[in-house]
Amino acid sequence: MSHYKIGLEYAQQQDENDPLATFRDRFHIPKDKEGTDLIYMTGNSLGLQPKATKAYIHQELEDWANLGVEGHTEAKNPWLHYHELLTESMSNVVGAKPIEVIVMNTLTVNLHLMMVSFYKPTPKRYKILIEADAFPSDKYAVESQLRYHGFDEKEGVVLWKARKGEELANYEDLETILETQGDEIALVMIGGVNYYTGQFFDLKRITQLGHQHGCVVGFDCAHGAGNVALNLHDSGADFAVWCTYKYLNSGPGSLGGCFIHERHAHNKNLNRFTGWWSHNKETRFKMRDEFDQLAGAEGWQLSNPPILSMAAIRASLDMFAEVGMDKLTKKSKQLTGYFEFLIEEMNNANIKIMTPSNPEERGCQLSIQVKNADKKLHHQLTEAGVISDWREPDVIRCAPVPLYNSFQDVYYLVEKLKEILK
Ligand SMILES: Cc1ncc(COP(=O)(O)O)c(C=O)c1O
Ligand SMILES: Nc1ccccc1C(=O)C[C@H](N)C(=O)O
Repeated sequence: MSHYKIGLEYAQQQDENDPLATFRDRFHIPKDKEGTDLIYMTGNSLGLQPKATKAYIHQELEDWANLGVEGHTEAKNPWLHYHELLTESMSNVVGAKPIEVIVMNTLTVNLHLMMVSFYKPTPKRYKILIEADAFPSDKYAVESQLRYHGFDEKEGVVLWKARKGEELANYEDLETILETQGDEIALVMIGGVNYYTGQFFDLKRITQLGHQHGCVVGFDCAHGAGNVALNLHDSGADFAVWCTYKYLNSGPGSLGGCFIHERHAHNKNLNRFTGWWSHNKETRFKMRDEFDQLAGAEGWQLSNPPILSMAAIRASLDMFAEVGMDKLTKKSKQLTGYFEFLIEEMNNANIKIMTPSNPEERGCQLSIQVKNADKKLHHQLTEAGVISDWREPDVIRCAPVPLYNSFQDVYYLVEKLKEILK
């Protein structure tokens, strides 16, 4: 029996009792023409702006204005070491050790850099396994790596597909693929939380399976970072990459994150593309030294990083440090569980939730399939003040984000959906 209840009063009560409710006020919530808050359900695409972000960026603009180049060492937060201010809180968000984590570049760039180090194809073992509904950028990236190494991308990509008539990938099928083709697969690269179905994969299980068959295992955690407890270190994954503009609320196109497991982070013999920011920090500015590889994930950096973008990430991570992933995921399970309950209460035969019903196998997103619907439904929802996301042919993705979405947001979202489908 579910402990959730229907009706507005219940949603109001849940918001009153929510220990994280006050965080909503610390975000800019987009509004309609009348100034009413929109129901924002697309934190899985672009997270909202923390009100504090402006001050964090302003600090760096001021220091740049007043100090010019001296800001590298004299700014309130000296730019030469700025990225270090992000490492510990980012490590906590993704469940890793600080030595394993670096904020740098953008997501697809980091994925390529990780494949430079970890995709080492041989004539016999060169294939890359991805999930069938991988985000297009990930698919294009692995295909181009295959081509770069002189392999045929059609033959080289192995897809982990859902069974006929099902939407979710099944671990038994992964086992079968690895048992039959494991010795040809160099790399298993899976989206930690699938962007389309919202399925949160068991990273540890996949890593163990891949390793048993001699494959390297990496994850794209774009939809996981700041959304679910990734426990990257314990998963044993070789590497992971993610972005910070979704659940980590750091602004469009902001920098990405990268995890390299401790057992590799000091390995100076791995292939890498390097730049002056991969070089020993102590001697970097002597300029004439022979290259001296910096240890840890920091050693994968190439360039001096964009401070303004890092300032936005710091504003967000300071909030994550204040809340902690435990409290956040606890509320998230409540909120998304409530969302699922209300959808099921609609009792509409045309509606099916694709996302796993087990709270351990999903984050906050629910992907809702609406049979016989088309993009008009999405337009109607938008007209009704709901910002959601439409994926062809018939899926609405909604992600109630525990930091700023309320139980009432979810209540009104479902009320509007009912109204439209009537
Ligand atoms: C799973 C996944 N991979 C890749 C991307 C693309 O990332 P970027 O444009 O930051 O490289 C996204 C989001 O846009 C994503 O969700
Ligand atoms: N970065 C973007 C820029 C423009 C439009 C969308 C995005 C997204 O991030 C989409 C996201 N990956 C998603 O799963 O919807």
